[in-house]
Amino acid sequence: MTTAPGGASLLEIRDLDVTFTGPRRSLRTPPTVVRAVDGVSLDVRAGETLALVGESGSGKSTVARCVLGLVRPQAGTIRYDGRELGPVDKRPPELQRAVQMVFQDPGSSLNPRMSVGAIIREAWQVHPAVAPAGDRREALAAVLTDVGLDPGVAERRPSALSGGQRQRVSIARALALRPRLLVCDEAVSALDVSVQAQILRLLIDLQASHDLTVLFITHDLAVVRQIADRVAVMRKGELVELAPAGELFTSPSHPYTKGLLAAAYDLEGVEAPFRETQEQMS
Ligand SMILES: Nc1ncnc2c1ncn2[C@@H]1O[C@H](COP(=O)(O)OP(=O)(O)OP(=O)(O)O)[C@@H](O)[C@H]1O
Repeated sequence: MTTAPGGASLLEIRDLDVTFTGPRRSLRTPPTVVRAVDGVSLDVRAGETLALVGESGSGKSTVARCVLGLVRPQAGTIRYDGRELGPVDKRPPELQRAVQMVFQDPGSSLNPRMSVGAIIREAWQVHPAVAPAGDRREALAAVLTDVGLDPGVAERRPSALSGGQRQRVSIARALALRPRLLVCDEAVSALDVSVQAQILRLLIDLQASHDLTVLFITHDLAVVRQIADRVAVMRKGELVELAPAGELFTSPSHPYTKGLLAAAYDLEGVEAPFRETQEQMS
């Protein structure tokens, strides 16, 4: 965790609405409509790690996908460094590059037929100015070293690596484009707890060494505790609480946050300081 930066906003999300329309079950029934994101406004400050938490289905990934330009909101705006972020294919190259994502499952997000080196070089084919052609061998070794991998893994395929190593490759691929904002969607959720801790440590170190701002999506409060400067809590598409991490864990203000904390403590077998609240809610 970095010292909580109180700096300017790098990312400004305002009044974001996303509705998904599902298929009709029959000609007589209306299509199902899901309000995935409902009026969310949120700032991510330069240099901080903001964790976006909430139960499954609360809308966290949809917010992340809007930031990446993969989902088009029905309403609202997203600005990066003061510039409006549209759909990914309409973004100028420098904005596409500046906002990168690390997904949950590197097993499916890394092409199994490509070597690690080819996966990373592919990013530079799209954005050649980041690593001029003559320098790519050194740049590849440097980015792999940055994420704690031996440059020799460039020759190997993702399937020959462990889950933790694969996630390091995903981080290297994002880092290769020198982003300022890294969106991590459940980036450590598929990993064993000990490997999780190593990847979180890596992200914390990279944030400091590469001057990154991180939007970290997770349902896991134990992870939040390790990495977040501030925490935003979503419930049923709405933002219900936003607080510095220390404050949220010691004195959550929203009953839903209290319930989430109580449930997390229960799962870990630790006495739940907020269990009473949870019982009152049920
Ligand atoms: N492409 C889609 N089409 C239809 N509904 C969707 C789509 N993507 C998400 N949803 C619905 O929107 C709601 C929010 O989903 P979202 O994935 O953003 O939540 P989440 O908090 O990230 O949950 P999880 O951690 O399970 O991914 C859910 O009800 C989900 O089923």
